[in-house]
Amino acid sequence: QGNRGSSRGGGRRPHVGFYGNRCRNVESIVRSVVQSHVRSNPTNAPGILRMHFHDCFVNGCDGSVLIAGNTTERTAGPNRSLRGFEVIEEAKTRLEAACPRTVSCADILTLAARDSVVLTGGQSWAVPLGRLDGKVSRASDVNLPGPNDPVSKQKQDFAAKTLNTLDLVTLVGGHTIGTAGCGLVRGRFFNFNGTGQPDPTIDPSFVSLIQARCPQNGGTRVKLDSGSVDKFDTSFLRNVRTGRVVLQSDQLLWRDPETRAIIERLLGLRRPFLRFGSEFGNSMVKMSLIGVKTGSDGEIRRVCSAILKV
Ligand code: HEM
Ligand SMILES: [Ca+2]
Ligand SMILES: [Ca+2]
Repeated sequence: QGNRGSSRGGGRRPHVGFYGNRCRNVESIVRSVVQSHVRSNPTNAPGILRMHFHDCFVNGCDGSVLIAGNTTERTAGPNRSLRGFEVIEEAKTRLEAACPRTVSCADILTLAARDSVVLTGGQSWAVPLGRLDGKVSRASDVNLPGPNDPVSKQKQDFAAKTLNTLDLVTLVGGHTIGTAGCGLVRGRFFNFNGTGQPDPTIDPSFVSLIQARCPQNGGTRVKLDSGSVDKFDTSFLRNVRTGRVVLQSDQLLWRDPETRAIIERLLGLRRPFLRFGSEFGNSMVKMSLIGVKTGSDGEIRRVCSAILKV
């Protein structure tokens, strides 16, 4: 026990209750920090959920996205608009005081993502813990699905991470909270594929709404779910069905027969029905186990923004 390092999880798989007596209050500490930051700034909830996705899809759920530096993942295009780093860091500071060198930043981010969903009204789930923090973070490793990707590419990218098409549709349902930069959506609403016209699959009344929010020479960010940007519900999926979402990758999920059928099942329009609330937790647990490190390829950082010095 002199060296807790040997019991940091070498060879073990993450499981619910991993910290046990070694850090009794890990979940309540993370929850209270996330709660206070989401209350003071609600954009932290979507920010943290997206950060967890961007962590898991690049070198596994190992906190690699949290590392600061000139050439780390954080500097890559899709990560420049991430928010909530200070929330994870504050939880880490509190946990280092309560249980020194015990709780990984990868686990903190995973818990914080679950808490962000619950704080916005989503259904809770039990989070397997015991991930170690990774020791590399390179901008050049960042290769995430993009907002104009066809469904075939989205399916491929998720399959490459052991996630199936139900996981894809369910997890993209996370776009029920948060916003997107106007720069990523304007093209579709003013000049779709060089036609000089908006994408014809968009509901016309929604076209004018977004054109007003993201005019050609202005605007900042738009809601991913125009129905309830702060509420974790099925409103986003209903908006996919009616052609009222801003990202092309999201709208395309209604054109592909397989992903369309899953949306219908999640909305209770097609049997066998699926419940978005519980499916989201199931798929999040799967995503949170991608490429997890539990041996010598990992460590417990002291601060989440820096790899331990050797
Ligand atoms: C095909 C897969 C996906 C694509 C192409 C995609 C794309 C995007 C894009 C382009 C944005 C806007 C970013 C910005 O302008 O700042 C965004 C935001 C967001 N994404 Fe995704 N995403 C995908 C999957 C996911 C998954 C799996 C999750 C989590 C489960 C997720 C959660 C979020 C959240 C919460 C936001 C809002 C962030 C904020 O408000 O700060 N996305 N996504
Ligand atoms: Ca990672
Ligand atoms: Ca919503």
